[in-house]
Amino acid sequence: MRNPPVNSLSLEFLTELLISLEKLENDKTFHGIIITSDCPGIFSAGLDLTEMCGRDPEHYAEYWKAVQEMWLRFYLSNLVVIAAINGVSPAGGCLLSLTCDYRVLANNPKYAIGLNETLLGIVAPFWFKDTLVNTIGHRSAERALQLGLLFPPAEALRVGVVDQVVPEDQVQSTARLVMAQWLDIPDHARQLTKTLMRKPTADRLLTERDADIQNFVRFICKDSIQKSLHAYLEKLKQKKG
Ligand SMILES: CCCCCC/C=C/CC(=O)SCCNC(=O)CCNC(=O)[C@H](O)C(C)(C)COP(=O)(O)OP(=O)(O)OC[C@H]1O[C@@H](n2cnc3c(N)ncnc32)[C@H](O)[C@@H]1OP(=O)(O)O
Repeated sequence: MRNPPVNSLSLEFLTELLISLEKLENDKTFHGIIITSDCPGIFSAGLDLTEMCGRDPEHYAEYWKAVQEMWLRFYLSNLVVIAAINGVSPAGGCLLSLTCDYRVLANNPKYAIGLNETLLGIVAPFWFKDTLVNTIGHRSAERALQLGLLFPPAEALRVGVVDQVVPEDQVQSTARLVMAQWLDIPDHARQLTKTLMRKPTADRLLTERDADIQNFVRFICKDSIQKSLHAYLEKLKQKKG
């Protein structure tokens, strides 16, 4: 991923990601992809806050549809998808990595990962929650979501948000090694098993997609939510000066 400075998931970047995924899926010589970051120290800062602030309802609806599409397409991809997490990965960045089949995280205490939405005064939607529950179990997910926990590497491994923590200079090589193991499995059997495991979760969003968009638009348009997102963005900007 290369969307400096922080790989935020803007509408344009999400669209590019989806086009890239589609191209790779349509090219039958590809069987797996590794998602990693070109922005030093940052895997992805998550959803682009500027897409959710000071825009009109039509824009929010279009943006949320693209976020849903990203989740659905990566979560259900027939390819083996591995996250080589070489930086901090809050909220939407964590969600993207949770859609993958395997997560390798660099062992750097700054590289926290988690769904921290409550810290921004917003609520992770049910499909974010379901993805986390499927990964780490109900009790750990409940605690992580309510407290908006961002796990440093050792904690992320202990709770199961990531599958492996390795020295920073071994993230890519480890991801390639893991990819080789996954590609050794007969593809059709692996793909069908992935679908078996994930389809019920994806189906829930597919059946409630429009309602979920309306819910997001209603929520994000609230004055109180706009104020808290603006304040959060301002705090990020002022951090420097
Ligand atoms: C009913 C439905 C409810 C809705 C549910 C929606 C769920 C939302 C999920 C999300 O993903 S919300 C986004 C959550 N992300 C974060 O909280 C991360 C915020 N960013 C940071 O903590 C830091 O930027 C960083 C990633 C740790 C990097 O720190 P660093 O010091 O390297 O860089 P900064 O100076 O902070 O940032 C540089 C530049 O980027 C802007 N920026 C950072 N994050 C975002 C973002 N997520 N979206 C848009 N822009 C972002 C930041 O403001 C700086 O801008 P400038 O000052 O350079 O203009």
